[in-house]
Amino acid sequence: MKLAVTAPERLVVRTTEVADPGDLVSRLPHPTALAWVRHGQGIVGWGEAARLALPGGEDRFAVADRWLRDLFANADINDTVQVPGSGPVAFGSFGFDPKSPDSVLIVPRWIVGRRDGKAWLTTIGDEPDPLALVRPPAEPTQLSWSDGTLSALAWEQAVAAAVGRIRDKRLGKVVLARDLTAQAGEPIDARVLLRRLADRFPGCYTFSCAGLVGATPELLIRRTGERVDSLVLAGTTARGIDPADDAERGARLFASAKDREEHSYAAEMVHDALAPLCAELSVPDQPELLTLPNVMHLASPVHGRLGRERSVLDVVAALHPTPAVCGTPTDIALDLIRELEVMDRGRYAGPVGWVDARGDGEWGIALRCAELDGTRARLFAGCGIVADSDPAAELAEAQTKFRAMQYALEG
Ligand SMILES: C=C(O[C@@H]1C=C(C(=O)O)C=C[C@H]1O)C(=O)O
Repeated sequence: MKLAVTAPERLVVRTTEVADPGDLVSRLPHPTALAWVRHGQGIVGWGEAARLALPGGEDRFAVADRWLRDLFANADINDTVQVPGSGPVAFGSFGFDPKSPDSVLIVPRWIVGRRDGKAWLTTIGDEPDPLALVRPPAEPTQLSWSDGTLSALAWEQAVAAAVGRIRDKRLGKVVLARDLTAQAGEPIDARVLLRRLADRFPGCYTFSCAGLVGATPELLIRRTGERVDSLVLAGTTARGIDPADDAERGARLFASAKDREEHSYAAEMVHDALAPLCAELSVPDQPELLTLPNVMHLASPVHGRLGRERSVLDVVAALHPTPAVCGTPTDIALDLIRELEVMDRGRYAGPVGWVDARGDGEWGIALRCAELDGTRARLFAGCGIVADSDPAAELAEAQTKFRAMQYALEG
């Protein structure tokens, strides 16, 4: 595997407690923002002390984990805060498909964090913070939208083809996604999107890493010492127009055999992937409802205790890709995704998050997100397909999921 690495020096890392920094997103000085924020807590970073670009591969998580362990083991670290996320941290996002060449880890030079009433600043190296580079965020202007790889009609046909394969018993579930393109007049500033997403979806993980920006409700894995937590999502309905409609939709989702089937594939696989790694593990017998501003999901909160020391990236490797974003069986679903979506998902639906020198970290599944490239944004949304799926309903569900990022871009 050919790696592209920038880590010019031995990292000299200093973390000190600071007065409450206020809103974390507002601390980001320029558009190349790194962020992981939920309910005002989390970490934001800027500058680059080290970067690892991976060309893909089944072993991309293990390679990243090893590189980072070496980098942090050789670092000179003085961390007086000692909480998950203090000290040196790598933000990362991985390609969904092992064939995708897009995975990246970035260790920022400056990090501001907040957790449980404590706030801290981490600096790497003694370069002065380039205050001269502070750029006020500018909203996207002159937005125009176009279909991505497949038109709405072609995507519905792909869903119908998937339903056919499922009814032929070739697989149980597949998640199919599509993309949409937004073109702006000026380069898109990630911070504006982060601001809008964090305000509108405070319960989601608002993230930004090397141009991938979004607010995901799905926690792939959080590792805090020996404790691990995950939130499995699958099964979706749009929010209602009033509380009565909302309650009715929620009840219908909860009772829907199709959505319960979609959900159980994902919850069972997460259980099976974590069980060998955990001394204790709890997965609820039935899901609960998670209500977001635009959609409701069936959700299974999973908790466990690791049987032996493992970094969060090690656990990510065991979990990705779950049937929440791929399908069952995994390899057949992955092949069908390649065949029917006819696009590279890039880092959409891959793990996104952060890991620190203790191996603690939080990784979500990169959903409700866009890949920014200068003046363009590529948005993604997908839906779990099972034997009873209806292509038109799935298209409507994907449109609803796109709305989070459309709002982030349009305001
Ligand atoms: C694939 C996406 O979401 C996933 C698919 C869901 C579903 O099919 O019901 C629900 C939550 C996510 O696990 C997406 O948002 O793009």
